[in-house]
Amino acid sequence: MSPAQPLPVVLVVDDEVRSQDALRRTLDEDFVVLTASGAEQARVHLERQEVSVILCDQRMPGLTGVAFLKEVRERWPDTVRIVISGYTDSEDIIAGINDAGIYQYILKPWIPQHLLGTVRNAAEARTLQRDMNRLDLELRTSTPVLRQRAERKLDRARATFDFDRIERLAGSPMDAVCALAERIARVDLSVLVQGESGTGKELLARAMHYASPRAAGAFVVENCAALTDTLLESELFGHKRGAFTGAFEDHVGLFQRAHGGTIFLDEIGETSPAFQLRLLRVLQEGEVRPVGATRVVPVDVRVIAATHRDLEQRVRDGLFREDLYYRIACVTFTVPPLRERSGDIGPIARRLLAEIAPALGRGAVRLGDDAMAALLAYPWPGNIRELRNEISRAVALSEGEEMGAAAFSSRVLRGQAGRSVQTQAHAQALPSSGTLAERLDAVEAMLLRETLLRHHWNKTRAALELGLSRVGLRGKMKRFGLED
Ligand SMILES: Nc1ncnc2c1ncn2[C@@H]1O[C@H](COP(=O)(O)OP(=O)(O)OP(=O)(O)O)[C@@H](O)[C@H]1O
Repeated sequence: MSPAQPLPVVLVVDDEVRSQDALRRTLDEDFVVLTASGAEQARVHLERQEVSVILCDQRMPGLTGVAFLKEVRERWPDTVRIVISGYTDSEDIIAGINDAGIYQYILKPWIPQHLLGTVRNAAEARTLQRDMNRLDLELRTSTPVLRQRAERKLDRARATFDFDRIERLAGSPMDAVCALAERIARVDLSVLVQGESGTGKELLARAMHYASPRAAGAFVVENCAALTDTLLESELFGHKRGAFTGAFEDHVGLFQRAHGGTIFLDEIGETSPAFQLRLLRVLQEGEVRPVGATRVVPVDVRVIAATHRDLEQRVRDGLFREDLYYRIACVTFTVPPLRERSGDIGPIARRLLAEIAPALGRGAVRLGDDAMAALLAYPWPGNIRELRNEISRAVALSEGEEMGAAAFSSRVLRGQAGRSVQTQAHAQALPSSGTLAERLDAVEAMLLRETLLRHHWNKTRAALELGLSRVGLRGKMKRFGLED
């Protein structure tokens, strides 16, 4: 398996704690997020560590975002600069955009998926730029042998996301999926990846791209559920200046950017029938027409689509076009949920620890036996994304080289207790003494506890199954001491 890469660091500069929190929540999973409430605090962070991307609010007391980013450009030129602003600030920003060398500006209110995509692209751009600068230097000063070495390094930079990045136990259900995906990667067919949220569909798609003959081309990602039809079309197919209000410049769509490479269309099952028809035409004709353009542009792109839905069922329900389904689903993979491949939990958790601990300034951290047991006992409804969040939280809260179960959230620990309590609950015989009312109470308490455990203490779902209102269920939980 390839060595773990530390997560890139993103610095959020905003004087409003609520905005800081919202940005942190959006970015937490892919980055180490630092926050600062103003320029002074931000400088301290920038002096102490390497920051990949800085996201700065335009309106801050004392200094505008653009003015501060100008300073960042001079002192920390490697950090990619993004400014976030309200619509009314656009003119100031445009005036200062060149001075501050701003990578992109994001208008409020921002859409989480969109913002995450922009920051991911910014971080990737920085890594590539650094690789390119280094390689460029080597190429310019090199002999043929050195040049070959540099080219090999470039290949390695592109292959960061190979199949080894997908941690799994040899022989696990995910291992079988990866083996097949690696073979199919080399054949230029469209692929549909199905699976619950957070199971690693995007990671699999990336690995397929880098294992394909298209590896030298771009891998671009769009989350189809995050945008309205109009925005989605403009993002994917591009637009001409003046095509609609706010289209101040020509915009190259993601299909064009992915020319020669792969486009990953996440949450394809959420698209509208009108959009599905437009996408079908693009795929059939191999060309896009940017919104407002008269000419079409030929594109050569492999599509890998993903969904958490049963897309065939959606076709049967008339919610997804059958012709589009067959276009995008030449090959279909289903990524199993983590609870169906508990053998993978250990390798994945160790990989995540190796990535997250150094990014948070910690040395090597290993999982204690009780911590491992807790991870194995929990059913992970949010899959690997939830596991990543749990490990980040535990690293931040714990100390020392060995992480114990106590570092985990009560939800995970309850999941662990859940199994043992559940077994006890099943092993428990019906009460053999007491009045009828007391015995009925004991049975009721057992049933409640067992149902809550099965639903991971989700009261809404447990109440639904038991035919109770949520308030009614809470009342009973209180009565039987089942309060969480
Ligand atoms: N096998 C694995 N080994 C290590 N990390 C993994 C693995 N699978 C997934 N991850 C990590 O888990 C997180 C979620 O993965 P990913 O975004 O690929 O899931 P997804 O199924 O595409 O989610 P969604 O449907 O919600 O977009 C990412 O941070 C990813 O790097």
